[in-house]
Amino acid sequence: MAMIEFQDVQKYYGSFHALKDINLKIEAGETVVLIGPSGSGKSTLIRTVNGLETIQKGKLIVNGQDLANKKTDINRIRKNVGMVFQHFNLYANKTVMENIMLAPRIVLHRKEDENRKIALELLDRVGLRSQAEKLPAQLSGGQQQRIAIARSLAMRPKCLLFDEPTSALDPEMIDDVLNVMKDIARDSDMTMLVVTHEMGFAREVANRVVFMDDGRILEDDSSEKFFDGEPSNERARQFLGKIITH
Ligand SMILES: Nc1ncnc2c1ncn2[C@@H]1O[C@H](COP(=O)(O)OP(=O)(O)OP(=O)(O)O)[C@@H](O)[C@H]1O
Repeated sequence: MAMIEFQDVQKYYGSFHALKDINLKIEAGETVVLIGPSGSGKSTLIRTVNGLETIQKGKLIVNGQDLANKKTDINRIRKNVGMVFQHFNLYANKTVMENIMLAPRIVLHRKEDENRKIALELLDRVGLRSQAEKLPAQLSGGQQQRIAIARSLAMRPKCLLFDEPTSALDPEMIDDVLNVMKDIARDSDMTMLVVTHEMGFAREVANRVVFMDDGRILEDDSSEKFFDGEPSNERARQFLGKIITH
């Protein structure tokens, strides 16, 4: 079964039609990169997957449950579907360790010793064990984002959503974050849906590239076809040309 499946999904903000006829299937373990111009609906689409935005028509099945069904327990979905935001969203008054340990303690009732052990392993994985007792404000943006990724991983989700995780970072910090994401894409069976303008990342680790414009999906290719073959859609070709030359 697919991890995420959109079937003829429509999303409106009032009378504005933000997602149009979305059909998209993402299998468990796939890494899919979502690209497109500003305002095309990428954030809206990714935020529907964990219920941060509602849909008005169609079906959206995530980990076997339909988000369009009012009876679906959104908290059960969020246990399995983590999200990493552009602006990190760490708890400002909690240490790095507390940020990582909080949700597993409250939501999963993970025992304190095991919770600590897992948090420290994750800090090793993102290269920040020495920062365990710091507060977020004492870290750089790139470090904070790596902590936000570790915090999501601590829930052992099946799926991780990334909404422009590097676009608020200074250029010299981007690679550290992308390397952590590449490591997850390669070394785990996690499903990843990533909104990003980082085409190097897309080319290296994405299984598929999905291009959106004006609320629609115009192209959905393997990353080989997208980068080496060239997309069939004219607007996708133009967009690719622009971001690769800039
Ligand atoms: N809460 C909202 N209310 C009304 N309109 C919204 C809301 N959120 C987004 N929109 C509109 O929906 C469209 C899609 O926005 P969205 O943020 O999904 O685009 P995006 O592709 O992620 O853009 P960007 O790359 O600039 O983040 C835009 O026209 C935006 O103005």
